[in-house]
Amino acid sequence: RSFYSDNSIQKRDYQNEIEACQIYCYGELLHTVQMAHLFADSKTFVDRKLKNTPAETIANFQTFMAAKNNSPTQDEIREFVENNFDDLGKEFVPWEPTDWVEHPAFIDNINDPDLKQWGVDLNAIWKDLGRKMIDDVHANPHFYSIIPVDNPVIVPGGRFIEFYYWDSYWIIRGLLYSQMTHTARGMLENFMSIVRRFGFIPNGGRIYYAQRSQPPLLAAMIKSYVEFTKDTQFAVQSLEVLEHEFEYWMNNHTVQAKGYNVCAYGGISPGPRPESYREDIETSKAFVTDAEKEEHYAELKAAAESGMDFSSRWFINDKGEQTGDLTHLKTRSIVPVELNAILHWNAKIIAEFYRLAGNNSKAEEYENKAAKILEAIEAVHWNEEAGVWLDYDLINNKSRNYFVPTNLAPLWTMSYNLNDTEKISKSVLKYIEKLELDKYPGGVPNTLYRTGEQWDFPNVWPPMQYLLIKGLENLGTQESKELSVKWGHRWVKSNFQAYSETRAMFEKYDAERFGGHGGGGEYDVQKGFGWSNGVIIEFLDKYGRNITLPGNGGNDGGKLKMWSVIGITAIAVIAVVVGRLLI
Ligand SMILES: OC[C@H]1O[C@H](O[C@H]2O[C@H](CO)[C@@H](O)[C@H](O)[C@H]2O)[C@H](O)[C@@H](O)[C@@H]1O
Repeated sequence: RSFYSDNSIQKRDYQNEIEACQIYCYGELLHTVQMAHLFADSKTFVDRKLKNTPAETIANFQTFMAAKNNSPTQDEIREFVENNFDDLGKEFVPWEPTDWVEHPAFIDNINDPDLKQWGVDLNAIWKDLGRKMIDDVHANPHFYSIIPVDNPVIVPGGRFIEFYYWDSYWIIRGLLYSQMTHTARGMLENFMSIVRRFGFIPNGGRIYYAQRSQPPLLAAMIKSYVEFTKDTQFAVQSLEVLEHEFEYWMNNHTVQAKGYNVCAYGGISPGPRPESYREDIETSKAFVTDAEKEEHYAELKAAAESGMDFSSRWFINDKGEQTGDLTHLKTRSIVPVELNAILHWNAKIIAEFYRLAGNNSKAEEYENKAAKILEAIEAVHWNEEAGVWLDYDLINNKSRNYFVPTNLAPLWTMSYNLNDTEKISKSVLKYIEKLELDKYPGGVPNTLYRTGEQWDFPNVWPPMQYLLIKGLENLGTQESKELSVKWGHRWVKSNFQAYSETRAMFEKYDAERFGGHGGGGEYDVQKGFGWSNGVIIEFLDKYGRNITLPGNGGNDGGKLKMWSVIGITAIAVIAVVVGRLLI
């Protein structure tokens, strides 16, 4: 079909051009099936393959609706779905990565025997998370919601059986540490082909995700690949695509704050999220007019584009505060620290790759773009009073002084003036101390508010722990490096505790419980899990020589102390009781 062989960039109206979209992205059929609540998880329906062409399916649907007087029962809709849709997962064949090795070098960097075995187990999970598309997906894409790509991918796991954009950053780094450079390269080439086809990278590998993106980390993925492989040729080859993606963000996500051009998350399609259709209709009931409902859908999609779906981070209530619920989502009116920091990083990487290509004028052009973004980050996000970077509220024209790990994103992307390192280090460490971010046994929570949403307290997310730990390490002062190592060790130990109890890696964890997994939000906690494994593999490589688990001769600070106190108290109580009995 022409869409998939069309190389033009910056396509905007592709949902109407992708034939399968009339089934999977919008329309009466999608509405009828999703509102019938046939599946516990709304994503199940939009991932099922068609048995007939989209046009035939629509014709069947119209005949079906006419026969049922436009009000079929739930059982009749179920029967329609079974007659017209195949099972889940029809687009893939089992695939074991060809470059998988049993004993990658990072395992040799781990001293503790239990952690070493865990490293071996995690490396083996890549084989479960690999997906290769069948040839029919390329020949007949209109039968599927999956976006065809040439090379196999590593998926997050659980309900997420397709690639996800920002997850792939941590997955690809994990693959590189596992010596699976070929698989990593294949995923990068897929993304490059997707930018050529779509003009940007969708949220995930399904056409119903193709009207929003996720935090733009492709440049950082390619930089990671080039650092591992020294393949500077690939860096140079990627420039055209990286420039396109950068321009896409600049042209489609720019807003004005304090007189500066900055970027915010957005979304460009009408209607509820197809994969969470019923849930979005449900929350939209709080609004009266169709226009208000559409605004709400756009806010939900913008939050999904941020990757933090959902969180009080995106709530603005009537008082300009973050308490509320999904009806208070105002994602598009909040300028997010990490998005601008990541775009600054993109501009720096593109400039660096242009230098490698020997194109100094283009390198300077991107250095200037990076400098402009940095200026905006300092003016809009840095908050002297709070001593950290903060999101900016465009409705009330003020900083949002609420904790999110992304408040420290500029440390990760090195988006600050390096001459200010000492000052920033003092200030940021004071902020961490003031908020007592170090007190949580299971890691730093995503926010300090408990709302039941999955990107709120007490959930702890692997990519955010990574951002904090890497950011503090990059900052490079004695104190920041010490805290980075402390949090790095704790993250490894706490994930290991969860793994040893459940034999599973989770997409999110629990700040309040050492070894506890997360929950909340609109779907059950998922296991697998791509970014969790990627982060731990990198940390095992980095810290593995210095971590020994308590049972293997190491000590576990807090826990050991707690057990000593309990032990001594128990002995004292027994002594008193025995003493009394003897008297
Ligand atoms: O179906 C609900 C939402 O699920 C995805 O979001 C969550 O999982 C992604 C994959 O791990 C992750 O990238 C994202 O940060 C998570 O919140 C999906 O990305 C959303 O668009 C979707 O609405």
